[in-house]
Amino acid sequence: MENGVTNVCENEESGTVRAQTIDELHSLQKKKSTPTTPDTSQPISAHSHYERQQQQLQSISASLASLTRETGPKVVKGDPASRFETSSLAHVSQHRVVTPTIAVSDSALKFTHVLYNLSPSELYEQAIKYEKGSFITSTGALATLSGAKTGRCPRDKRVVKDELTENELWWGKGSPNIEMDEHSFMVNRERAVDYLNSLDKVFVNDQFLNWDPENSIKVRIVSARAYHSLFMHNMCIRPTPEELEKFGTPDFTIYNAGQFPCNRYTHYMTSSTSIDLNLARKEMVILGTQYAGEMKKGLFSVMHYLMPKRQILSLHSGCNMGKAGDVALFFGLSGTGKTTLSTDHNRYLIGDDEHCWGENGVSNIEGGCYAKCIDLSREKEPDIWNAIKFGTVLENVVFDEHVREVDYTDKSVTENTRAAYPIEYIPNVKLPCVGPHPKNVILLACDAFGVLPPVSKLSLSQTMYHFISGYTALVAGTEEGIKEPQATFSACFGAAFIMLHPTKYAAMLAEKMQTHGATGWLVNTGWSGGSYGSGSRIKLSYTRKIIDAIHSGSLLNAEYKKTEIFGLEIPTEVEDVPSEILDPENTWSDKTAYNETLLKLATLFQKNFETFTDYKIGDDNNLTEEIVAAGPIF
Ligand SMILES: Nc1ncnc2c1ncn2[C@@H]1O[C@H](COP(=O)(O)OP(=O)(O)O)[C@@H](O)[C@H]1O
Ligand SMILES: C=C(OP(=O)(O)O)C(=O)O
Ligand SMILES: [Ca+2]
Ligand SMILES: [Mn+2]
Repeated sequence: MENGVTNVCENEESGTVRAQTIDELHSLQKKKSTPTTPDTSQPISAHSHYERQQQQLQSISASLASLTRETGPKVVKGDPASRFETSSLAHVSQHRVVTPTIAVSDSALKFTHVLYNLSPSELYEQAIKYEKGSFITSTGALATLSGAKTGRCPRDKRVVKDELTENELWWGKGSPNIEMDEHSFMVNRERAVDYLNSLDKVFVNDQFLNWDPENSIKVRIVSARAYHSLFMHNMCIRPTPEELEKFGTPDFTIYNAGQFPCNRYTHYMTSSTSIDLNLARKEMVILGTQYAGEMKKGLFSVMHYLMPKRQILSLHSGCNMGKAGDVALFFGLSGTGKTTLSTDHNRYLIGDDEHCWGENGVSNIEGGCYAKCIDLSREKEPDIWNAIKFGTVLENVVFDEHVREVDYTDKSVTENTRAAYPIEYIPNVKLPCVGPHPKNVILLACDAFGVLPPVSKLSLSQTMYHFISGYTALVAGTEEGIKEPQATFSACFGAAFIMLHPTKYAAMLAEKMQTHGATGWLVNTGWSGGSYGSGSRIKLSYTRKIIDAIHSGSLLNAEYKKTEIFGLEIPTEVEDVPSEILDPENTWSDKTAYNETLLKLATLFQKNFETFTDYKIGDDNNLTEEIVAAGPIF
């Protein structure tokens, strides 16, 4: 360089590549990675390593086995498009079913290539190469489309009713569990497995759920899209290489054949979409929807069944912890603020959506967050904004075709745009994602009627009343002409995911809140100064101040007054929040309209609660009576 001469080809050693052929050059680029390292507790031997590979492939072959034909598929690891990788990893495995062999079919001659627990980088490459609509955005996130479905399809969710589940689960009016029989499940399972085996390759994720090590569940997700594999990589707990080595047989398996429809000639099918849960077989089948949230929320349903059996309460809530170790839960239906408010720069994030409350405290079920992105702004939600980087899946967003900058205000594809990122993308995450018993239980309602106070302190029976009611009212999208808010009541703030009767979860929550002295709060993150159309949404900065006052304990001892009809205790002052908004009546210019709307909402609450008054909550009849009395009175 000194003489202005560049050092290109200056000497043999640094200037020439150490390869004789192009293939050899390419083989030099990739170094053997750790995920296949042997169990450290045992001496390293090529033989045991090979055996473990075989066991793993056999387990995958068993998962993908057709139950009506000769055997499981011939499973081979690696991308069929990559000659080099396939030949080096060609441990073929076939799962033998003990039933007599029928006849060899073409499907039995074929190989199923498995892309097993790929890294985000590998999944990016797969998505970009093979999945239309996959792009890298300017911040490095993977933008993708979920296809025709951009939200969950609760009406297409089926649960197998057998001798066990018939008595155990909640069926009938209000229940999310729409029945199907074992046979129809098997028809759909076979359809999904056949579809997956017909593909060039499938993705397999082996991961965990629940950060409480004593109650964690091993899950396997078999899917057809890199998008689905990356989504679950982000959302479930990622195993270490050592944990993966010892993974063994999964406790639960999802077959996601979302691009392929179900068959309407199959009994119980009412559309081309079917999400089928079989608790006895520990399997879920997805047909006719590629919306990735079905997998996340499907597994949540499974936890809502398994955990209460162990006296652990499963919660559709966000959760965070203060510097002093004070834990808060944030319950609420979709869009009410669980993710936004649990992601708080001054507190440790435990999780944004699904938790367990057991003997030792709380634990997150997931390993990632799933944030709404519509109108996302760097100023209002900096931590979520910064989490949208390499590795994050961005669903259904619109971006500039050249610079690939995302326009978060654009609803062209859907209003339900989403970002799925590993939880450690939030800087102040609490790892492992567990915490002590909650001190505050915050019920979020986005009240588009604009009559619920921004914050109320609840008695235990009021907490139960509002928990069982599970109210929110949103405006149905942005369609023209929709002026009326749509009231939704969803028991336990997650009726779509619960498996047992709501009162079972409510009784557990009451017992835990009582034992650990937690305080209940109702926070309206919705409208103020009128209903949707005339009023406006409560400023996020005000809601954050209210939440701060709950966390700090200052609101617990504030001065309160009781509201009419709902009988809610509302504070007269909250630091840095204008006092006049604390009583919604003050914010409405038309007092008659306010009273009419309040009465209307109270009537909706009362009507919704009718179905629950026949049930006993806990061992004590008194509690049931108190809960019923904690609703609106007029
Ligand atoms: N006052 C408020 N409190 C909470 N969220 C608000 C408020 N005003 C607007 N929002 C917006 O509402 C949405 C809440 O969604 P999110 O936190 O993802 O809900 P969830 O996790 O419960 O589904 C976010 O887009 C957030 O920016
Ligand atoms: C993924 C979901 O969660 P939430 O909207 O509560 O964040 C959902 O309900 O589909
Ligand atoms: Ca959320
Ligand atoms: Mn949620």
